[in-house]
Formats: sequence, C-alpha cells, structure tokens
Amino acid sequence: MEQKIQIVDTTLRDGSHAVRHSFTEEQVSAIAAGLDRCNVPLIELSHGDGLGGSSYTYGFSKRNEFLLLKAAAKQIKNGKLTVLLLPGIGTIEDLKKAYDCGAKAVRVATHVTEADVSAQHIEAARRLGMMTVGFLMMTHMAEPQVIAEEAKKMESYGADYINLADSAGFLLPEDVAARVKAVKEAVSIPVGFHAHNNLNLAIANSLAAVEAGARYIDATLRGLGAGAGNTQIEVLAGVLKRKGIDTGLDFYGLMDLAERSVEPLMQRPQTVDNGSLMLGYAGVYSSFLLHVYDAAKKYDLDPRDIMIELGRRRMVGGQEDMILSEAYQLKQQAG
Ligand SMILES: C[C@H](O)CC(=O)C(=O)O
Ligand SMILES: [Mn+2]
Repeated sequence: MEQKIQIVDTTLRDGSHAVRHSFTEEQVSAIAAGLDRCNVPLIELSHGDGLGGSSYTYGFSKRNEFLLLKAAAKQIKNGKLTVLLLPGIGTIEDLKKAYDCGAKAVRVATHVTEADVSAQHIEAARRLGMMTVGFLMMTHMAEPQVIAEEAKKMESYGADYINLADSAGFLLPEDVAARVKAVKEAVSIPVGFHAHNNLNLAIANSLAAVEAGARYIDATLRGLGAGAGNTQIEVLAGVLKRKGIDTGLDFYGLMDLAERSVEPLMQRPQTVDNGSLMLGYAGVYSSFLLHVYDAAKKYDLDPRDIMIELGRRRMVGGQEDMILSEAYQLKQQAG
C-alpha cells in the first residue's frame, strides 16, 4: 500500500560525498538489503554527483558505480533502485547502463534555474519506463515563483514528481514551506524535499515541507551526506510516527541498520562542524565541503573564509574546480 509520505533514502548517494565515494560492493549490499527490509520505497545509489561523477573534479569512486548498482539490485526485492543524474556530468548512455544494471528510477538534477537542460534525460528515462523525478538543486538561490516555473518545465518533460533540494542547507522552515507551496500550486504532480543539516534544521525543514504538502522526503542513515549531512532517516521515521504519519518504515530496523552498517564506515562525525555551519550560513553547495577543506589545507587558509567567498560569488554545483582558484586568490590577497 502506498504511504501518504514516501521516504527516499539517499545514504548510498548523498552519503557517497561523506565517505569520499569509497563505498564497496559489500557495504552497498548490506545497506541496500537493510533499507529494503525496512520498507524504504526508493533507494538511491550513485556517485555523490550522480552517474558519471567519478572524476578528478568531483572525486574518483573507489569502485565502479555500475558494479555497485548490480550489487544493490541483487538485494532489493521490494523498493526501487534509484540513480541520480546531472546532465553534463552523466549521459543518457550512463542512464541506459544503470537501467541495465537494475535501476528502476532516476532523479534528473539541475541547478534550480536550469530545468531546461533536463528535458532529454527525463524523456529518455520515460522511454526506458523508469520512474523519473525532476530534482532542482540550490533552491535557496531562486524565489518560489521562479522555482515553480522551473518545476512546470520538468513536469512538461514527463517528471513523475518534483524534488526541491536545499543543497546548501541554507533555508529556514518558512522558506521551505513557501517553495513547496509555490510548486504544489504550479504542477499537478507530487513535490518532494531534500534537506541538508548545515544549520541543524534538516528535521524541522523536512516537517515544514510535509506540512506544506510535500509527499516525498529524502533522508539518510545517520544523516550520512554532504556537509553536515541530510535528514536522518531513523529520526524522521520516529518523528513522523509521533505525528501519526505512517511511512511504513521499520523504525527499529532503521536504527539497527544505521548502527551496524553505517556508523563503522563514517570517516568523520556527521555533525554541524565549523565548516558545515559556514556552508549553511553563507549558502554554499554542501558537496563543496571536503573540496574546501583540501584547498584550505593547500593554501593554509581558514576554510570559512573560502566559503564566505564562494557564497558571495554564488558558486553552484559543478564549479568544484573554482574552489582552488578562489583559495589561491584569497592567499594572494592575504599577501
Ligand atoms: C549533486 C548534489 O549532491 C545533489 C544533492 O544532493 C543536493 O543538491 O543536495
Ligand atoms: Mn544533497
């Protein structure tokens, strides 16, 4: 039975950022099998920057992502194995290969004002018979009405629902509600929300999205994800249960899976550390965090100063290559 609120787990995709894309087939198999047993309907797995992300710019994957997809597909009996695709990083050929590996759903992600670059990929996914989601990133960088117009474009290409990402973890609950409401009024398909916890607001923002009418909420085990991580799925399951919203998730099972299979592979505490806090405060793409730390170390700079500059220059996903040059400029200015 389809639940009123569908939880999308992205531990094996957004979480890939947090482990520097080091997932193995063994880890993926254990987590995917556990999430499926816990009745998670959509289980997302890809490089953190989506299919084709394994590169010098975004970070090389330890294991070929198509082998990881095949490993996960063997374990998932009920849910849908889902992939992320950023046009320009991933290709339609990558999507077809992911489909052949067992992916049943794809989330085609673009910057919030660039929905038009998703048309070919959404249409190709529909031709493959995949559940197809339009995923708008960095939604703090556009006003609700602009986002609504972008969402309508993705709906017109054939998206089954529209996912709004607070990629910088910058939004406040009222900002999330305004965005979800504006998109819900503009399209006739469901709306989803993807939080980052950089201001410790992931659960609050996810609740605001639900109260504003969102039907799909992204989350990860132990909040494993870019920056300070995402909404923590085991916490979300408990909070929604307290609100009388049945997600169909196995509350105890998620807690046990997080403790057994995710905690041991975490490379750093999934907390709001100084760098993650600055991501949320300055409105910087969460996937930049570890790249900023590397640049700060290379040029002996405070990572927070680099983040302030990246936010001031309104850098967006895909501009990871600009981080080093911004750090170099700051170093030169410091003399
Ligand atoms: C490629 C990004 O990591 C997608 C995402 O999770 C976000 O925008 O947040
Ligand atoms: Mn994210």
